[in-house]
Amino acid sequence: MTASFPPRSMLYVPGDKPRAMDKARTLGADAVILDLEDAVAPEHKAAARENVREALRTPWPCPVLVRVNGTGTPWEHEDREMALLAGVHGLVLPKVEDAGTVRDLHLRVPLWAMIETPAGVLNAAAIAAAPGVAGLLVGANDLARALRCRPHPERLPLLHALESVVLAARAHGKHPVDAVFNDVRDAAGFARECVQGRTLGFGGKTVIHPAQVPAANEAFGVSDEEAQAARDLLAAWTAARAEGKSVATFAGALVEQMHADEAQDIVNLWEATRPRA
Ligand SMILES: CC(C)(COP(=O)(O)OP(=O)(O)OC[C@H]1O[C@@H](n2cnc3c(N)ncnc32)[C@H](O)[C@@H]1OP(=O)(O)O)[C@@H](O)C(=O)NCCC(=O)NCCSC(=O)C[C@H](O)C(=O)O
Ligand SMILES: [Mg+2]
Repeated sequence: MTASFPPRSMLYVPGDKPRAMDKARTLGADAVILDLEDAVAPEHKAAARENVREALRTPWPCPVLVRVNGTGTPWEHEDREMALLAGVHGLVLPKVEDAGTVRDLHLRVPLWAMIETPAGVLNAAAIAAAPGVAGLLVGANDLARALRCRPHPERLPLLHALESVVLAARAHGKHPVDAVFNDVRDAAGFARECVQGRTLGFGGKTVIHPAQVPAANEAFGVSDEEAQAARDLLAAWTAARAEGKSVATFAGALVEQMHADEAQDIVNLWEATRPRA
């Protein structure tokens, strides 16, 4: 994963769907997660691993991660060995519940820990602090099942967990990535959940369908207008500082160094994610 910007969209692709893996190369996701875990039935695990090995032989237009089967499953070692030998950009570890699981792996690729159990949520800060962890991914399907909570349009039952993941990741300079949205035909619902996730502080969202990629990139990206407003704020701040002022106003609002830093982050993200000519 390039460190230049957080992944706005991370597309899960089941390892037992070679056609979907081919298509994933063309969809413009910031990252792809080739899945060997819950999207692949037990009887297809070995074939999926070979499909992923084959898919990793050719270059991808974006960082490619592999979600391996978890610790204690029959497939964990062969999955990790294949992925590491194939040269993935990172490993997605499912159902991580404590930092020891991550620390004991001593792997040389970035790890993206899935927080999708109550224990994982309670230990999210220690997991985020573990060396080698690049980000935390929320697994809302597994988490909701474990919590025995009910679906809610604003995800009220999950809000504490979502905010815990953002807090833990941000506290340790890691990327928090929001959960998937299951209804692949509900574009409006997906867009609403993206707005909620960005409002909570997530830097991006895991997605499960091609139609969700552009919407996630837009929701977690920076528009030309937002980038221009940020540049205008930076210009006003530079002028104020040149006059020796410690604070300024822009468009009627207070501007301090932190606001200028935030504006620079916005411009940097716009630069890093705008389509290349
Ligand atoms: C959800 C789906 C099963 C829907 O599949 P389908 O009905 O086939 O979709 P479409 O007919 O609309 O497909 C249109 C074309 O798009 C391709 N496609 C579909 N999904 C993907 C994908 N993820 N990546 C790439 N390409 C995709 C189809 O092949 C069609 O292509 P073509 O025939 O060439 O036109 C399906 O979307 C799917 O399987 N999604 C991924 C599911 C998945 O990965 N699940 C695991 C992650 S979710 C999870 O568990 C997270 C966490 O652990 C938790 O606990 O919450
Ligand atoms: Mg899960």
